[in-house]
Amino acid sequence: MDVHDVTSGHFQQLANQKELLQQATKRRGQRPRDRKSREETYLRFMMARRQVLAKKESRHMLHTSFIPPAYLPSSTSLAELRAIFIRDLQLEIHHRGTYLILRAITPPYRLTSIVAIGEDEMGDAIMLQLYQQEQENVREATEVVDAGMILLIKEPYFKVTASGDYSVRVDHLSDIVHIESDDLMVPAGWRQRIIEIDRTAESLKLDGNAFVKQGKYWKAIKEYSAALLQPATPEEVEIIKRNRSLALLKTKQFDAALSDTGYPHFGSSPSEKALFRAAEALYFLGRFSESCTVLEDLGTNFQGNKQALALLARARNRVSEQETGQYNFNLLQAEAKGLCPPHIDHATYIGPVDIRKTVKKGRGMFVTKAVKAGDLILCEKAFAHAHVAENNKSNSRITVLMAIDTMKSYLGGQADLIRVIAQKLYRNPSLAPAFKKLHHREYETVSTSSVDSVPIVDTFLVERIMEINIFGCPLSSLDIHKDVMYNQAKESKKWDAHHSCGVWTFASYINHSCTSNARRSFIGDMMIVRATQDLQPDTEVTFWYHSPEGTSAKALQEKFKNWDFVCECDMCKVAGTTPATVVAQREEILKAMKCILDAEAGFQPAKLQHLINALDNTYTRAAHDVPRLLVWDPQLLIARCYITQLNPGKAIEAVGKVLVALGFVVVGADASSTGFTITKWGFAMDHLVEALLHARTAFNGLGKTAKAGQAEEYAKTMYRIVVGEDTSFAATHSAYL
Ligand SMILES: C[S@@+](CC[C@H](N)C(=O)[O-])C[C@H]1O[C@@H](n2cnc3c(N)ncnc32)[C@H](O)[C@@H]1O
Repeated sequence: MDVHDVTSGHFQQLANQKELLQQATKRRGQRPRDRKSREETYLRFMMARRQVLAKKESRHMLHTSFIPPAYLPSSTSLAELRAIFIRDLQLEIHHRGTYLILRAITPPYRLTSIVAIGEDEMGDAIMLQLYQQEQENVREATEVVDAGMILLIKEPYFKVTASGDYSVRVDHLSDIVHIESDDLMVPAGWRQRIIEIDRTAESLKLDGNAFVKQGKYWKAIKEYSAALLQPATPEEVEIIKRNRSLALLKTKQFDAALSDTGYPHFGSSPSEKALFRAAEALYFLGRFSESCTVLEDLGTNFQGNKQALALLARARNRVSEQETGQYNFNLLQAEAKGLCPPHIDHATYIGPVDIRKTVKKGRGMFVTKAVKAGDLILCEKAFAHAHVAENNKSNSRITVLMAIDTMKSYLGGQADLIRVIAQKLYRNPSLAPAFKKLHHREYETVSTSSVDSVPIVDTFLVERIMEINIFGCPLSSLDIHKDVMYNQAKESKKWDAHHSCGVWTFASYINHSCTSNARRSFIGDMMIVRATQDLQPDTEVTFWYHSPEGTSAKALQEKFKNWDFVCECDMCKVAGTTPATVVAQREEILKAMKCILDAEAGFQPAKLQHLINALDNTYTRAAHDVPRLLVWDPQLLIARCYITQLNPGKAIEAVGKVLVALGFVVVGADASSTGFTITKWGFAMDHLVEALLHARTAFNGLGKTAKAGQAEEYAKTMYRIVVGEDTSFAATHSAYL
């Protein structure tokens, strides 16, 4: 969403790739005559593999890869597909209605995809590129494809690669089927002839157990699944499934793990392990209250299970967070700091909002009851989050993915996220509806969600949804705030939006407005959305996709092109109609201000104020309708200056002007006995915390302690809005307090 648009940096590469694709498209339908022999294909691959493995030591590997034009995943049952062979494959064609069985003749290597060579029954060989597979630390490439393994590719896509070779490219996880060597689909010549007499359900289960002990969960699942195909008693089946559920949990296949426990029907004498694993699966699927119910049952039947009690306590905390929006924010901050990736274990709270249709912006989020500035609207756990450490980018291979269709490129975390989401949906189809409902323009995917009991995941749908709904995010808005406040920077340099990013499926319904009434902040992978103004029931909630601060109106509208809209808020409308002469006049005034500020002897506040007043006079609409973003910053310098000069009267006047410039309406920002009140909130900014703390100091200087207390309360509210919480307020601002 607000990730950097990196298209321009890779434009040339994208253009080259597009050109290559156009050349390849001219060969569409051809059966290449220069396809290499099995031996040559093998030798060339092994040489390339050696080179890739040798480079592995280099920490900063940049992998560039291209997302081809979108094509649909196979949604046809295997029974309805017919076999095809490598020699029948036509270039740039998706061979609908067919399947290709390949036996790997090489070990794999990894680039952005997992690559290996496969042969078919006719003895021909071809390169196989498998995309969106887990990273090596999660699942070794050799568990996906390795010499001797047999893979069935549904409706194969045969293409010319960037280097001019030929390959079968698989983008959809559901288009690959692993086939056991004794399966009847396997060519007779490859089929395992010797019937292993000891491959009983029991022996396979024991093999599975041994793999679990070694932490080889994918292998264990394979053994347990094979065991379940052998004759076994209902009791044996139950035990094998229960064991498999553990391996499924470890590989984050929570839907399947839950199903293996028998949930919700555990039988007349439920097993302690089955109950516990069901509760764990429910917990990780975010079904916390169901998890509690199962754990309470477990506690009744099996007392003293410490693990179960600990999980119950966690699940109850999650339910409380979900229901009340009360979080231990100190804990959240500490957890996010201590974890890499910062995926913290907390639940989503959805405040008083619902999703409705808007007139011009598709769906939007609306408050259902009155909300005050600073109130929590959402505290949402990321659906998916990809983290690249801010201070150490080498924790991830840097991947650049370029989509030829949309001419968009994804860098680092953004590129990782496509894989992370595709995997999550494939492993846990029950979580797919919330993601698939998100806005994705006109892209039409297949109507079925599973075939042959396998979930269908359309990688291109994932990419289209991500393109619109991804948010770049810092590890902690608190760090950004501290940086802005104590380095007195206008913007934090720590914000490098394409490092970390995520998708938050609920927050994704929030539309943009430059004059927004909510603001998001982050603690690890939790997004916190708070109201920045008092909102009446039925008000649409909006936040910035890009802050209008420090960006020209034209540049801002340019950024919104990524989302296909033109912002029509009052600020944009006014910016669009401001005469060029006025824009030039403002630039002249800003230049004059810079001269004053650059003067070595320090600046004269009165002179600067004179220029600020001139700048103010170039605006025609009232600031509370259309905030004056050029004015607040120099005005804050003046406030700081008067605070240092111990001139509280002038300081509070300057703070009042900062607030007014940002669209606030305030009463009592002076030495009078009228209470200090914000009657309308304006732009929410980190620096307003400082401004309001200066107000507090100034009021104290004037002996107005009640007004000082109110200013501090407002500073705390603004802090809560920009940081997400206010439990760290005193520690952060001890210098001011
Ligand atoms: C993250 S989605 C927001 C939810 C979306 N409106 C929906 O129906 O799912 C972003 C998309 O919402 C629409 N949108 C957001 N802000 C808008 C605005 N200020 N004006 C017009 N359309 C907007 C654009 O279509 C944009 O691509």
